[in-house]
Amino acid sequence: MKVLVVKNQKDADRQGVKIFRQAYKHGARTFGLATGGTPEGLYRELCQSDLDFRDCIAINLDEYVGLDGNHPQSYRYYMQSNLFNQKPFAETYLPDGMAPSAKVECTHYNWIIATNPIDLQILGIGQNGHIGFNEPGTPFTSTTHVVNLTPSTIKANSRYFKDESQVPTQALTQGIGNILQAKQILLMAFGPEKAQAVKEALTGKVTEDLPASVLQKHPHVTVLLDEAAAALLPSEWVAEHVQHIY
Ligand SMILES: O=P(O)(O)OC[C@H]1O[C@](O)(CO)[C@@H](O)[C@@H]1O
Repeated sequence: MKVLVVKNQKDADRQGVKIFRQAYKHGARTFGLATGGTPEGLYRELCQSDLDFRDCIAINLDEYVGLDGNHPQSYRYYMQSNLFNQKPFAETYLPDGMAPSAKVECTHYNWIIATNPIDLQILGIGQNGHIGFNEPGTPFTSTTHVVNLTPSTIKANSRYFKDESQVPTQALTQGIGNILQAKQILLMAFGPEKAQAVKEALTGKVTEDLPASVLQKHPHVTVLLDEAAAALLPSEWVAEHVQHIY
């Protein structure tokens, strides 16, 4: 695992573009994408870059159950407005939150991932260590499934909605087993509210109680942090594992 700490989120976004560029140069054409506040700046930078994704496939991690792509808080809407409208991809996939059968949709989505192996997967991390919408306790072998969102995730994500009661209580998410299939993973985390989860994920024991800890087992992970998100990492660990980029 490579851990990079930069001064602030803006620097991290630029660093993220470099990682995208490098992956593309080495043949990456299928990108696993995330939503939430974390990658917004990265997508802004990608939109302003000269990178061309018209021969690429985008496969997102998750979608709220019950929101269609025209709902401003749906992840489809987020992806269209933050990236796809400005930087078209050949194909873009998100789970369908309006699918009549969640079970059929999950099988279909697993098939999409299996037939388009992800070269570079972008991840954010929840305050409880979730990746995608895989909440604590999710088996590391899980594939795409419906998840009941925890009260802490609903509360954290309510900042994007009018109020907490508007946040859907379920989502469709790639499982941890799917995420681990990606050839390369870039986990980004910013701000003090992520510091505890980052510390546990990177330096704690690998446990299903903290989904992101599984990344310690993946052969090709880069973690990109701002100073605030890195603040609780023990100094001896930092000395041994962290590269500061200023
Ligand atoms: O980047 P944010 O908004 O803090 O969210 C962190 C993570 O939570 C999710 O939004 C799911 O709640 C993920 O998609 C994201 O990576």
